[in-house]
Amino acid sequence: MSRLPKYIEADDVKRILKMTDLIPIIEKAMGDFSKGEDGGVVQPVRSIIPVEKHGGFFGAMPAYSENDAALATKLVTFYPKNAGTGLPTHMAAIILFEPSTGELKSILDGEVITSMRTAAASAVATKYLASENSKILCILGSGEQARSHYKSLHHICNFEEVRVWSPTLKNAQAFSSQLKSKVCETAEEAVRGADVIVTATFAKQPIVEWEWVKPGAHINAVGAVNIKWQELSSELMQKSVVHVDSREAAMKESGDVIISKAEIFAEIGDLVNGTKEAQREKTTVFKSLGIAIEDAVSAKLVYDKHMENQ
Ligand SMILES: NC(=O)C1=CN([C@@H]2O[C@H](COP(=O)(O)OP(=O)(O)OC[C@H]3O[C@@H](n4cnc5c(N)ncnc54)[C@H](OP(=O)(O)O)[C@@H]3O)[C@@H](O)[C@H]2O)C=CC1
Ligand SMILES: O=C([O-])C1=[NH+]CCC1
Repeated sequence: MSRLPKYIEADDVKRILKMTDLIPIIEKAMGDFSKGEDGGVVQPVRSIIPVEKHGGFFGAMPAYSENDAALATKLVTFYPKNAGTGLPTHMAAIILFEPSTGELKSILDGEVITSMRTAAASAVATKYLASENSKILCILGSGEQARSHYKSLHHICNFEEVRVWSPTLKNAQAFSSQLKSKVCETAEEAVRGADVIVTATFAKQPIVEWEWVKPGAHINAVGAVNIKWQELSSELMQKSVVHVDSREAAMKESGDVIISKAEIFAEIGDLVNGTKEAQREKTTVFKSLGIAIEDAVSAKLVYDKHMENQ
């Protein structure tokens, strides 16, 4: 290699990436992904290997979008045990290439992109699936994803009340002191009566029950990214209309889907493409796992904007 590639660090990604730009780009990418080859997207289910000795996971997530000229791979680690140590639980780098030549263009910090693109994907799901009159947002978890979802979902709904619950009370209080919200003592208290619910936790056992959920509510279930883990009870999954980002990935990675044996109604991209009708009046779940194409198009957006200003 004749020169070092440009490294775009977290602070620059944070400065450049705006939710208002990101949400439509993620919406289009989810739609293209669900068109299969017709959408010009090539993306295998990611490889995740356990780093058993240290309780961590390492994932490789390659993707190519012909329409967006984005060719990239994200390398991501997630170490639940990092919680409380000062290190983030998720760390990532995205390596971006030029699709026409194969040249390495840039390496970007992947933490901010992971946080924001996941919240943008939930915003897209919420746009199609939440009641148009949604007033109460419930967030379970108070970490990185909880914060980014608070921000992204305010682009979709005019919430009058936000509730937060997290197992460590002081973490919920810290969230609430920075982002206007009410701390709840139990998950049940936070969930009952909410119109939109976000689960963004490292729970391995269900933390939300069917009978707590308001009929017609929409749930963005972001955690439990493992075949053995669940955030939502099997009854809740079975009785809701279930959506995913990738059917193939959900059948391989999602405990919420696999353990409950719930039927998957659609990918969010099917709603974007109009090939499945959104059932807004029913209780709906978006079981999000995170797909590589979201990272690739986000990284391309950041890179292009960064280069415009050089
Ligand atoms: N779908 C996707 O695309 C992506 C999904 N994720 C997943 O989202 C989830 C949240 O990630 P992130 O916000 O970055 O992580 P953080 O480490 O920042 O936050 C994790 C949160 O989970 C809570 N928590 C930990 N253990 C439990 C438990 N047993 N029951 C209930 N809550 C628990 C913590 O609560 P407290 O602090 O109060 O102890 C904390 O609020 C993870 O599962 C992660 O893997 C992440 C990236 C992308
Ligand atoms: O899509 C993603 O980057 C991840 N999903 C779960 C952990 C990291």
